[in-house]
Formats: sequence, C-alpha cells, structure tokens
Amino acid sequence: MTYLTPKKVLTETGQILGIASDHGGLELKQEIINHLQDSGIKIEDLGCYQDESVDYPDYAEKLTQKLVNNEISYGILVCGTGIGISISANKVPGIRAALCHDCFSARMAREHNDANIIALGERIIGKGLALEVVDTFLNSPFGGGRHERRVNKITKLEQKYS
Ligand SMILES: O=C(CO)[C@H](O)[C@H](O)[C@H](O)COP(=O)(O)O
Repeated sequence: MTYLTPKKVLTETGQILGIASDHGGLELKQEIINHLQDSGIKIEDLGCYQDESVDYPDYAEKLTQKLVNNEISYGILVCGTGIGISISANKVPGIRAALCHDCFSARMAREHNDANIIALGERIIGKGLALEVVDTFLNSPFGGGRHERRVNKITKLEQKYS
C-alpha cells in the first residue's frame, strides 16, 4: 500500500492543517504560517494571538480536539522548547505528536510513526531550519508495513491505559 504525504492529503482534498502555540512559540508559529501561505494548504491558526503569557496545555488541547473531531487532519504545535506542548498533545488518544528539530527526525516521524502532529521549540531552533523541518514533515509519507504493526500497538496501549 502506498500512502500520501500530508501535503498531498491537504492540498488535494482541501482538508485543514491546524497550528497553535503558546507565547513561547508565537513568533515561529507566524513564520510557519507565512512560509506555508502559498503552498496551497489551508491553515487554521488556533492561537495564541498575542505575547501575553499563556499555558501550553490549553493550546495543545485546542488543536488536538480539532484533530480527533476530524476538523483538521494534521497539526503543528510550537512552544518554547516543544516539550510541554508535545507531552500535552500526546495525552490525547489518537495523537502522535513528534518533537522534531532536524529533518531526519521529521521524516522518520512520518515514515515510521505516522505522526499527525509535529512539535517545535522556538527557543531551540532557528527559523531557517524550522521551516525545512516542517516541509520535510509535510512531504514525507507513512511507510506502512512493519511500521503499521507498531503504530497499531501504540493505539492498543492507549486503549489499555485510558
Ligand atoms: O513547555 C515548555 C517547556 O517544556 C515551553 O517551552 C513553554 O513555552 C515554557 O515553559 C514557557 O515558559 P515561560 O518562562 O513561562 O515563558
């Protein structure tokens, strides 16, 4: 079986990419939105919208609720390090949020883990690399095969412990 990349899914079906951040990821979130503006991908910006201090679990929840309700198909989350917002997102069943600060991790997160969210840390990664990491994530298909068996086991873990 061949799988489509997130970019193909999003551009060919008109499904939506969600993006959210706390105050620590606000600037990088805007850079990513600007970068994807002409990509043909519809983006929903779920906040935050100003640099007052907010709590990253609230923004992880806003985005993951949209994802589990099929209102968006993939997500990008940004906080200062990407750690808190990815930990929060991964508490929600069905979410596979991968914290990636390099292109190899971004590709593996898709090919091996079928990640539906990429998380980044604005205080860690520069804009140039961050945009390449996002592009790599969006352009990498799931690999299926043995990886599908393992991803199914992740789902079983969620069911067993929720
Ligand atoms: O969750 C984080 C750390 O794991 C994020 O980096 C947050 O953005 C950070 O904790 C926010 O910190 P601040 O000092 O309140 O700006």
